[in-house]
Amino acid sequence: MTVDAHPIADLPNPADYGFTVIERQELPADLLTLVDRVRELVDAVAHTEADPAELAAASRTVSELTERLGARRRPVGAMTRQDWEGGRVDYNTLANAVSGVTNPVAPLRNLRVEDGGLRAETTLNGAYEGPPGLVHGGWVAALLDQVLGETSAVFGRMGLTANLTVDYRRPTPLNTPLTVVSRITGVERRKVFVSGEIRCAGEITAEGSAIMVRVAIPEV
Ligand SMILES: CCCCCCCC/C=C\CCCCCCCC(=O)SCCNC(=O)CCNC(=O)[C@H](O)C(C)(C)COP(=O)(O)OP(=O)(O)OC[C@H]1O[C@@H](n2cnc3c(N)ncnc32)[C@H](O)[C@@H]1OP(=O)(O)O
Repeated sequence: MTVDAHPIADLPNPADYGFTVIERQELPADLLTLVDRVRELVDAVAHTEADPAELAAASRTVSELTERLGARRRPVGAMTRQDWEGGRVDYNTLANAVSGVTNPVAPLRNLRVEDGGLRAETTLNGAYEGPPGLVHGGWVAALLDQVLGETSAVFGRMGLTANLTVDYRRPTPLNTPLTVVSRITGVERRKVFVSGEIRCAGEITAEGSAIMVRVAIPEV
């Protein structure tokens, strides 16, 4: 179900509202590689059994890196435009915790339009652990929240999550390919109703539905 496609011309440019907007192609490939390496680092740290001397050396190296990289920071709220199949466009924060391209924590990388909704594949490493070997329920909800929110933004209008309901049907395993899909199911005034699910090996592990409330963006 599509609410109203919005071509580029209709969509406010966050730059007009004082936000930094970075074109995707302006992001150095080395930054995207670093993001992947740091995601692996977080998992490695969470599970390391290295001896104390090695841990102390790693701490010094990481502190030094943090200082070097932090010396030049983008402002909080920096965004990038996302171009979707069919000419749809939206904006996402670069550091979005679930799908930001420069956030090492963000596990959703490859959202795309498919079957009238959005779809993505992801594998969550040990940094997302809740029960032994399983994805933390909060991260399951976060994946759904983001995909449902993006679906509302891409097929309708950008909105904020007013309500999110998650049914955990089966344990969602770590280190195993997952698929996340979502679609719009209805629109009522400012409310966009969206639903979706996470699948593992074809089986639904979690279902989510949300009400995204469209927010008015003032004219500048
Ligand atoms: C300058 C250009 C900028 C462009 C920038 C683009 C960036 C794009 C980025 C990314 C793409 C999207 C990705 C997002 C994915 C992640 C989503 C999140 O994490 S969002 C963060 C968490 N959510 C909040 O922080 C909301 C906090 N809540 C609020 O701010 C308000 O409560 C809000 C806006 C949701 C509603 O407040 P009201 O005052 O505007 O409107 P009222 O009148 O209360 O509600 C409107 C309708 O919604 C229903 N409603 C409201 N809350 C409800 C609820 N909890 N359950 C059910 N219905 C609810 C009401 O009953 C009403 O319905 P009736 O039209 O009368 O039928």
